[in-house]
Amino acid sequence: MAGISPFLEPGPRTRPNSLALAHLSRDSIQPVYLQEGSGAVDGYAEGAVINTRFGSFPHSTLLDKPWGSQIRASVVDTGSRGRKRKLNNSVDGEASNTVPGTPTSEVATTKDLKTAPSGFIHILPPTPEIWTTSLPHRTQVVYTPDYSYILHRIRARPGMKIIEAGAGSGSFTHASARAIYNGTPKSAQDARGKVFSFEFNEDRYQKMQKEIEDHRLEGIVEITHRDVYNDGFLVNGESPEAECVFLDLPAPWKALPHLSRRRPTPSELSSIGLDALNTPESEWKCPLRADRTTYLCTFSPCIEQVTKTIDVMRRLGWMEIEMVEVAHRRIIVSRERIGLNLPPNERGMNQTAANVEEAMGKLKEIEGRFKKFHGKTEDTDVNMDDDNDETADTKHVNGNADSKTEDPLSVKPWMAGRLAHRTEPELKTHTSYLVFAVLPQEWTESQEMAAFETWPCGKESKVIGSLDKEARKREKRELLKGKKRKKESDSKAEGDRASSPKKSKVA
Ligand SMILES: C[S@@+](CC[C@H](N)C(=O)[O-])C[C@H]1O[C@@H](n2cnc3c(N)ncnc32)[C@H](O)[C@@H]1O
Repeated sequence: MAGISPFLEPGPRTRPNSLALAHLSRDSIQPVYLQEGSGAVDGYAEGAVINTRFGSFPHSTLLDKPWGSQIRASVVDTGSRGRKRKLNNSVDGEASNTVPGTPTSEVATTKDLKTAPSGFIHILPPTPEIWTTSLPHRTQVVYTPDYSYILHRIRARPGMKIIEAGAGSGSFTHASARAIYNGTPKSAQDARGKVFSFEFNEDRYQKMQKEIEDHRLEGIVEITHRDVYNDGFLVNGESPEAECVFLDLPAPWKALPHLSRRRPTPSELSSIGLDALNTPESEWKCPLRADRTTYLCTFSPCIEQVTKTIDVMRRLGWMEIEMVEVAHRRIIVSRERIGLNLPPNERGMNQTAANVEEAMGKLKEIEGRFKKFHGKTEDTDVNMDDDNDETADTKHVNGNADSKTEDPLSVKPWMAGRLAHRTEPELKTHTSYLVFAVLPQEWTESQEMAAFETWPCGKESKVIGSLDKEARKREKRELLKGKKRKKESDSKAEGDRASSPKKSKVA
């Protein structure tokens, strides 16, 4: 499939042979590769059809639509599918029509399709965020709250090169591909942003490879089938020259020796409890860009993995090590109306007393009714009073919540009630510990010489300022004394000049 990935440049409308996301409900999104019909598909005269709990949607109704469009369900002939196969298999060679009068080779055009009485979906462009919620799960995935923070911290931006291991279900892969995308490379030498992804499980690797092709991400994502603990991160023997690294592996510390600037020695490795590297000394190359600082993140679900990773990071020269846990919560903000006289069973209505007065009024009302019911009245006056009280209180209750707090006529329905917020109870997020670290750029003798030429140290003609406090005080005193002396000599010279003409006058 040629063309630019719909994840990167979706264009204004849906296109054939491209991925689109059918949004059924907030928690249900179905990926669909839109096909242009040229014959009956799977027994449907309408061509390819997606069947959902909201109805059937022939692809022809989804094509060339502005992204975000609402699509009404269509009436499709689901009943004739089995019949069609039967007819196909019939020996007498009778024409096998799925819909009476419609040959299988013909697809019902959008015009012919009848809109179903109910049911609709929205058609959305693929984005890494929606893909994460709809992708086929092959492993535990990195969710949006985590990967957006990770990509920001590892400084992934257009034109960067990222190493990612393992690829798993490709959730992080899609997000990082969008982050580094700065155009599709025209040739192998065309240096653009790229994701170098590694996956060790054969089946997941194959599926990822297929997904990259289907999503037209070739050239932007390169996946390699590799056990990175043993074989490192070189691609076809060459360094990816990466500036950012993300490791979502069960034992990230085992991959760290392959991300060093120089090859760790066997004794260094054994001191950190790792095996000797497979790569021979002569073939060793650093997979990181030499003239840039490398930003790394590891993603681990348990603290034991974190401590082990940090221990190895420290020994291998990683700096600014920091652990973060993203505790993402969605806060739902709504208006809540409180009062005893509010309509029951309505959203946003809380049928409890709004204040003490309302609660007291309600209690009196109940007590009055109670007394009446049991006929315990000794004094009719009291009863009368109670009844009167009740009426008054009921009025009070009825008027209270709305009259005191808000006037139902003047307050807009969406502004009525108290503003309340609560956190969403069910949230898809895989809480893991994120460890960030930085590996400084390589520093060679020639770089040191070049820096020395620009900023020559030790060749200064005089010392500017002093670090020593006493010396600074002395310098200041000298400076003040100098200024004082100059002032004195200036005023003396002034005095001399003033006195000399007087003398001449006298003379
Ligand atoms: C939790 S999943 C990664 C999920 C991925 N980050 C995502 O967002 O979809 C971890 C993956 O690492 C892979 N893996 C484990 N050990 C590996 C190794 N030594 N080399 C390469 N991949 C490895 C596993 O096969 C698995 O697919």
